Amino acid sequence: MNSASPDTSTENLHVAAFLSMPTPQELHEQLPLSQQAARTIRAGRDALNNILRGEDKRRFVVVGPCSIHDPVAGMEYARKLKALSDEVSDVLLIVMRVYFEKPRTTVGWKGYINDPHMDDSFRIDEGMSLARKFLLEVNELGLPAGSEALDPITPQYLGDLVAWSAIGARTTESQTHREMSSGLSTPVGFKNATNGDVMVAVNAILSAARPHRFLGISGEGQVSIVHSTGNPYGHLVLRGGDGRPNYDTVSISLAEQAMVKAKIRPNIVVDCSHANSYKKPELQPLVMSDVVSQIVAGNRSIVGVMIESNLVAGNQPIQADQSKMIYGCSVTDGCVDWETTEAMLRDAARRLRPVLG
Ligand SMILES: O=C[C@H](O)[C@H](O)COP(=O)(O)O
Ligand SMILES: C=C(OP(=O)(O)O)C(=O)O
Repeated sequence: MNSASPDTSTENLHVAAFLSMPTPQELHEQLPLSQQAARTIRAGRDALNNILRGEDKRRFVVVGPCSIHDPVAGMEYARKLKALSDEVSDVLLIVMRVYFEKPRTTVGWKGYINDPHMDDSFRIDEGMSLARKFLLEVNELGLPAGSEALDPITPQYLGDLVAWSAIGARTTESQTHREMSSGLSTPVGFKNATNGDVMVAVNAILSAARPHRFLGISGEGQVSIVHSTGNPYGHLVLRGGDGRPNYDTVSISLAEQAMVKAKIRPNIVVDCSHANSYKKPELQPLVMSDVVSQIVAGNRSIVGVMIESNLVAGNQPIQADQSKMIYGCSVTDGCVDWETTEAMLRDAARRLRPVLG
């Protein structure tokens, strides 16, 4: 093959380097799926699928930090959540929100995989390994995990440890993410777009339910033509948009109608955070309470809720001297604190018991 001299080259003009990553298989060998974790993941996925099929009357709650940045605080949170999960498991299936990949509106810290040390060293190789270790530990506690699937290569590294996946508001319309979702082993919640458009998520559910052929990598790290079989467990996540919430009864009813018209089972999750609470974490309990009232009043399409929650309320900037940062406090969107989370979940369980029990 003729190769052009550097001054006539037409490719990679804006790429400075290609650094090697371990293959997914190598990382699986270093941090193998334990039997205990596998039990949690299978039980979590089965329970979620039963809820989505209407065979389990409980509702599911994806609750946890906006993003994981400190595994010690993250595991302290996970242990507290596991104890609370056992308390409410008769009516609520608790899935810990374990988000490692952050889609940014412009730029910003892109999460624990991309930059685990939060210092622009971008050790994606270490981040992927640390993320896998964290997911293993959460699952070994008996707590299933939910995560946003953002980078289409990541699921080959971590997908075996995830029970619920989200496609975010910024990527629901992307064909790449719909193709990836068609092959994921988890149920997938598609968020409405940041401008509030729900149809892009309805179209994503339809697309992901179909088989696709697309480019991906195998466990061995070989670029491959992936043959997916289609994901029957796509559902809608309403997160508000364009400065307006969309968890009210009218918005829920319109979303249900759009799904029924598209011949999709109207399974809806309400994200209490993001535009549904104007990114004011202190409003999340109001959203949750309203959603519980709708279920108590007979709504059958709301199958779950999402809460952004951490040990400590609010959020904080990332500082060069990380010893000055607040332990257990978000570095991305603001969260409700642990005490508020307990109150939200206990109140929801108390009100749902008479109707779901
Ligand atoms: O959930 C997290 C954020 O809302 C999302 O990553 C966008 O964040 P940004 O608008 O601060 O970039
Ligand atoms: C980025 C997130 O949400 P959205 O896609 O709804 O903005 C998130 O849940 O972390």
